[in-house]
Amino acid sequence: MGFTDEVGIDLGTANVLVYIKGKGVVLNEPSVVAINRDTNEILAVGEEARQMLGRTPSNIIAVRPLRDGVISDYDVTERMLKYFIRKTCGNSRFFKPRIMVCVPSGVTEVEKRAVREAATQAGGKAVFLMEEPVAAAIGAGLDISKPDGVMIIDIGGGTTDVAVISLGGIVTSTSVKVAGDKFDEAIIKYMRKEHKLYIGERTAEEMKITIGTAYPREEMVVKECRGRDLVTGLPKSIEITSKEMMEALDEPLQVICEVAHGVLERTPPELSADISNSGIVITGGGALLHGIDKRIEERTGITVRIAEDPKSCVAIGTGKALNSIDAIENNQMNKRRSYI
Ligand SMILES: Nc1ncnc2c1ncn2[C@@H]1O[C@H](COP(=O)(O)OP(=O)(O)OP(=O)(O)O)[C@@H](O)[C@H]1O
Repeated sequence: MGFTDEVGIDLGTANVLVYIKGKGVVLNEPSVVAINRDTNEILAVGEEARQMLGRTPSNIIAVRPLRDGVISDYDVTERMLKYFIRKTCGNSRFFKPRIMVCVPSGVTEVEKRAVREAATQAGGKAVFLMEEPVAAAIGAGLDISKPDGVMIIDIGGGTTDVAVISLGGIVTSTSVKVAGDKFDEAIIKYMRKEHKLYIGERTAEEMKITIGTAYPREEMVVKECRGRDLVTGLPKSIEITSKEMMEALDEPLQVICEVAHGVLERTPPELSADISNSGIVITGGGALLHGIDKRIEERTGITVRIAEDPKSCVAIGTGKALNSIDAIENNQMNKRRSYI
């Protein structure tokens, strides 16, 4: 792959996306790394490593170094980031791109420094970090530069970020560690409790994507779910309905709706009025859960729109933000608000 000068990276807890100016999203891989425990050597990164999750022999571990919206394994995150940057931007000593990285909202100062260092070591000439909701809003095509309030809900793997943005900066926001991963956990818990069936994370995610729902479906769908019978200890498969999935997902969905409601309650009235006119936009992989727009609409009374290509919004917004970085850097107010 050729070299480039502007790169946007969505360093997500579930997926890493790399956006290159003029080319679009060039990489979209799970944030998973497989490591040899004995030698500490990296065996696989991304999709190849994800296939190994829950299926590794004792000397190999497949880890998700960013979990629950924070960097749980600092060293592995650094190595993973470097791997993805080199894979997409080439490995030149002479050419150094400007890199904007969007980090999960829960990361600490120390972790931010680690991300900056990793991106610099991987070849970044200048490395900037960016807040997730701002990137999501830009990527969803919203004009955040005007004095009008826009509301964005980004439902990722580890965190849901709810924010009201105006004049390029966040006015009110909340980040909660309830998103796609918690949906999967809720399905695992439900299957264990209601059907005495023990299922893995990947099966739970598949159930969520295929028959999961946040709002009653017009037509009920059914899917076979395979796991281990907790009573006999043997493999078992049972048919599960979308109605059951809605019951299983109820608790985390309620949390997300309450957080959205809470942000609206804290929003200045002028901006509230803008939002009730323009609606709420949802991004992130979680926005693809069937009926989640209707569920949020029901709780807030505000129209909800799913962004086009919701999984890519943060990466696209991160890359696009680089275009306007010089202008933004001159504007102290925005610099303070949007960049970390
Ligand atoms: N069609 C779908 N229906 C429901 N959930 C989905 C669908 N497709 C993807 N997801 C879920 O979206 C989540 C990943 O979303 P995304 O890639 O936006 O997260 P991320 O940016 O890596 O996470 P974070 O924002 O927390 O750092 C996963 O939990 C995945 O299971």
